[in-house]
Parts: sequence; structure tokens; C-alpha cells
Amino acid sequence: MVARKFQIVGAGADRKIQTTARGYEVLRDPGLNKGTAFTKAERQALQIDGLLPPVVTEDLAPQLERAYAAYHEAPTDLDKHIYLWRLHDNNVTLFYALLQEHLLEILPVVYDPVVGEAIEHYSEVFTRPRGIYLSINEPETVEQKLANFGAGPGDIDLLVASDAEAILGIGDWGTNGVDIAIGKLAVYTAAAGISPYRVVPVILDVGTDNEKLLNDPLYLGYRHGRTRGKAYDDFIDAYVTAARKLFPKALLHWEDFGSTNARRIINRYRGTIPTFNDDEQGTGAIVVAALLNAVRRSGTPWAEQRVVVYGAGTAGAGIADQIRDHIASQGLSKEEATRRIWLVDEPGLLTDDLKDGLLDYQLPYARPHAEVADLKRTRVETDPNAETRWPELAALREKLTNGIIDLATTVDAIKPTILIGTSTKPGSFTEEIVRNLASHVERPIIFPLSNPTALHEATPAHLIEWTDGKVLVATGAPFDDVEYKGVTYKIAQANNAALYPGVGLGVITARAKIVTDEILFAAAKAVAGQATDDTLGASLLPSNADLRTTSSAVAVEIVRTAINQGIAEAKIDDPVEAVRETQWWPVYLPVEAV
Ligand SMILES: NC(=O)C1=CN([C@@H]2O[C@H](COP(=O)(O)OP(=O)(O)OC[C@H]3O[C@@H](n4cnc5c(N)ncnc54)[C@H](O)[C@@H]3O)[C@@H](O)[C@H]2O)C=CC1
Ligand SMILES: CC(=O)C(=O)O
Ligand SMILES: [Mg+2]
Repeated sequence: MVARKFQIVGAGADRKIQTTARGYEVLRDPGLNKGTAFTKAERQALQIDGLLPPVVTEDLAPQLERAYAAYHEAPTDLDKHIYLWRLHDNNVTLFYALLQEHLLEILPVVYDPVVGEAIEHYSEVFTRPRGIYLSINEPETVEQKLANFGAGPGDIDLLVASDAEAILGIGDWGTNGVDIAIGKLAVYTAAAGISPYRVVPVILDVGTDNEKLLNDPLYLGYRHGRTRGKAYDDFIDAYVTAARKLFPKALLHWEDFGSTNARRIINRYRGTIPTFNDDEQGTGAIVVAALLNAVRRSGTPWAEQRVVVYGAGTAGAGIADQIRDHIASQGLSKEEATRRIWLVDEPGLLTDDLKDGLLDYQLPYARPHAEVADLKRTRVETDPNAETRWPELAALREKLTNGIIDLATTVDAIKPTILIGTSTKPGSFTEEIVRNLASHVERPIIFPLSNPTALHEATPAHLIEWTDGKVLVATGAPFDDVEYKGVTYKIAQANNAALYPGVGLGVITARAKIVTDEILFAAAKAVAGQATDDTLGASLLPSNADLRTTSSAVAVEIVRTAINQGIAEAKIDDPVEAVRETQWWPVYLPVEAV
């Protein structure tokens, strides 16, 4: 995240930093600054002797103590978030050391859910830029702006880009969405050890349809509605072309695009370059990881599972696809596997009579109308001013005046064994729906995944109570343990953050040419393999406290998979050692003046 005037040289215990910077330039570079930990010899060589208090602390411990106390002094979560990024702007190593030491506590403040709040308040709290701001109004400047980051072709491993149309579940946040790219990258470093000096956060400003931003005098992005169509696609292409030219080895990660663009973009590039859509592919894989453990515990084979996904957008359909592929791998045809999945969205259960109003990736799941013709229709109030997530939805809303097959009716009719929520609709897994579902299944699997926390379809405490402790649950945001009838239920966080950092580390280590479905499944299996305790109440996924271990395990499996698939460009003898060598750790290295 920081263009640098230094380089890290050597390997293993011999790593050190070399720099041409001197004096205040050293102290003001957050990648170089060690504050009171500069040794006397370093202070002299770097010409900073006398620019620091005289005590040499040599290691991070006293600085961590001071920073942690200051973190706790910050009164609100948003203040804590702001404090942490100011710390980062002063000392990158200390920021990540603090994050690593208190990962469970601080991750939700750097990332989901508090990053959502930071995005909503970006215009008010902005102090300094931390990413690359590209605008659809100036497509011809894309390459120059990326070049202004100041990095060479071999210096960058990863770019995270967002156009901020669907930030978490909070919608369109225009240029403010740069913070999701920054937050995602912080997790890459904290969870997997991807070097913070080899990554670039990018906001693709295509305008915003958020009236609040358009009317906010402090808004920092371009003040016009979202551009769509050919100009949008050309702009995305300009970004990909420039990124590939300037940083030919880098993995391109896409985050929080709207449901009409996300799938199209990844399908366009995934066959030819290393690229990955986190909401579709990362979420699909982390859900498969949690399901590998949940299905084993449920005792019902994959081929007999009945899956309802509520909210069939980027994440929901991505999840459906990976579940379908896994069911198909259990001996069913792809068509049979598809029939095990029911998608429910705003128009209710998706059926083939609605096909003119559905997105292409929803279509394969549309149920034959005849199959559900007898089901009850529930009249819904349609708000003519409601956001139109895809153009055909507006027409569909009119067509649905006779009512929809809603979630409650679908659950009653289908008797699902697995219910997944990616709808952004809080509380939609009601007591009635959950009790009904649980009355048909021994161990119901229910994953309310909508972020941030307030948007969850149900809380784990409710799900546990309504199913009398039988539910196998995973959530999108972090939740505390739940005590129920003498059992402690540890709540798995099925957030793509538990998976994508390891994917990135593996792809970067292997220099994989593309990100294949096999890579995603290897990642899912590796994550699941870190949580094998099947006792009642045990989490379906490893704790976020162990993210470094999980991500390393994921990365090693990905390197192996990439080598086996013949798509690894790096020459690797020992995947474990190769992954370890790629990782960056928040420790102070000796600094040499050159
Ligand atoms: N746990 C995790 O790792 C992840 C969670 N998510 C969460 O999933 C949610 C959806 O994200 P995306 O798929 O990226 O957004 P999206 O906008 O692509 O999809 C949302 C879908 O929900 C549907 N929807 C909206 N209101 C509805 C209603 N009342 N009833 C039924 N369906 C409704 C929309 O029509 C749309 O198809 C967000 O809250 C997001 O934070 C997304 C990615 C990863
Ligand atoms: C976790 C994530 O990527 C989302 O909620 O969009
Ligand atoms: Mg996302």
C-alpha cells in the first residue's frame, strides 16, 4: 500500500532493509519507520540521531503496549478504525504487529463489519489517500495513474479493485468504496503474510447512484450517476490492460461489484489471467468449506441435500455454483446436481416463467413453473422507487402483482436441509421459517451470511434456540459464542476473509497463470481440514485467531494444485518452504543505509 524508497533484501533470518533515505525522510516513511526501535548505530547511519527520544527500545513490545492502550482510548469502533489507519500511516510494521497480536479483537475493526461504517463516513473523515483512484471520466489516464504509484513491473503481486456498487450489503458508495479494497488488503497481509509493500488498492470510479453522496458537498468522487454499458466495459478493460502491462505478475482481485457486472467481468478474464472475484468465488469456496464439515456432521450425503439460497446475487449464485459442482462430483450429473438447489430472490422462488427477468447465471436454477404451479402465492408490496438491481427486475416487479412464492412457502414445500442467506434482508429467516425447516431435518444447516452484522438473516442465538441446539450454523460477520442448555456453541465465521488470503498467497507463490475451480476447491478442503472437531457446539470452521495457520495451509495446497495442473510458472521444489519464503512478517528488520 506504500510506494517505497527502500527494499527488503536477503532471505530467512538474513533479511534486512536497505534504503537511500536519510533524516526525517526515514521517520516519515511508514514502511521504514521503527520509531524508538532504531538502534544507535542505525540512527547514526541514517542521520536520525537526535530526531528521536534517546531511549532505544529495540523490539516491538513497548510500542505495542502504547499502541494497544491508545486503541482502547478511542471511544467508538469508527474512532478505533481511524486510529489504526493513522498508526499504519506512521508505522506499517507496528500496525500489523498489533493486528496480529490481537487478531480476533481487531480484525472486525479494520475489516468487516466496521469497514462498512468507515465507508459510509469516508467523505467526513478523509485525511490522506491510500489507494489509486481511477475515473471513467478519464479512461485515457488509467495507465499513467497506476504508474504514479511508483512501482516497477516486478514489485507488485496483487491489486484489489472495486467499483463500490455493492459494498458488503450496504449498497453503492462510489469513491468511498476505496476502503473496501484497503480493508481486504489489510486482511491479506494480516491473515496470510502477503507483503503490504507489494499490493495496490484501486477504486474504479464510474459514478454513483447514491443520492446521499451526490448531494453531499464533501463527497470526493465524481458527481454523476453510474455509467453502464460499453463505456463501463471499456473502462474495466483499460484497467486490466494497464495493470497487466505495468504489473505483469500480479493477481487481480475484484470486490463488491454489482450483480450485473461482477459475473460478466470475471468470466471475461478468468480464462487468461490470474484473477479472482472474491464475492462470487471466495464466498462460494468458504461456504463449501463450512459445508464439508456441516454435511459430514449432518449424516446426510451430499447427493441427498436440498439447498435453498435466499438472495441470488453475486454471492448467492456463486455459492450455488460451487455447491452444485461439489454435489456433481458425488456421482450426480450437473443437471441433477442443479436440481438440488432452489434460488429465492426478491421475485420469490426463481421459476422458468420469470426467465425474461432473470440474470443469465440465475437461469440454470429456475424451477420449471409446472413443478411449483400449485404453491401458494403471497402478495408483496412493490415499491416503485425501489433500487433496480438489474434492469429486468423492474419489469418483473410489475409482473409479480399476483404474488410470489416466498421463502416461507419455499421452505415449507421443499423441506431444505441447507438454507443460505445472502439477501441483505435482516431477520428474513424468521422463527416460523426456521422452526418449520427444523421439524423436517435432524441437523438443519443454516448460514445467514449477509454483512455487516445488522443485515444478518438471523442471529446464531435465535437459530440455536429455534432448532433446540440442532442447527449447524455459520455467519458472515463475527458473533460471540452462544450458551444453550449447558453447551457452548462456537460460531463459525463463513466470511471469504477466511479463505481468500490463502488463495492469494498460494497463487502468488506459485505464480499461477489462472485461478481454476480446482484451486478454489483445494482451498475449501484445506480450510475445512483445519476444523475437524465434530462435538456438539464445535465451530464448523477454524477460528480467525488461527488465520495465519489456515492461510498457510490453504496456500500450500494451492501451490500443489497449481503444479499438478501445470499452471504454476514458478519453479518450486518444496511448496511449504516456497510459501514460507513468500510471507512477510511484522517484525523489525535491521535497516542499512546505502
Ligand atoms: N459472508 C461472506 O463472505 C459474504 C457475504 N456477502 C453478503 O451477501 C450479501 C449479498 O452480497 P452480494 O451477493 O454481493 O450482493 P448482490 O446485490 O449481488 O446480491 C443480493 C441479492 O439479494 C437480493 N435481494 C435483495 N432484497 C431481497 C429480498 N427482500 N428478498 C430476497 N432477495 C433479495 C437481490 O435482488 C440480489 O439478487 C451482502 O450482505 C454481502 O455482505 C457477500 C459476499 C461474501
Ligand atoms: C465479505 C464480503 O466480501 C462481503 O460481505 O461483501
Ligand atoms: Mg465483498
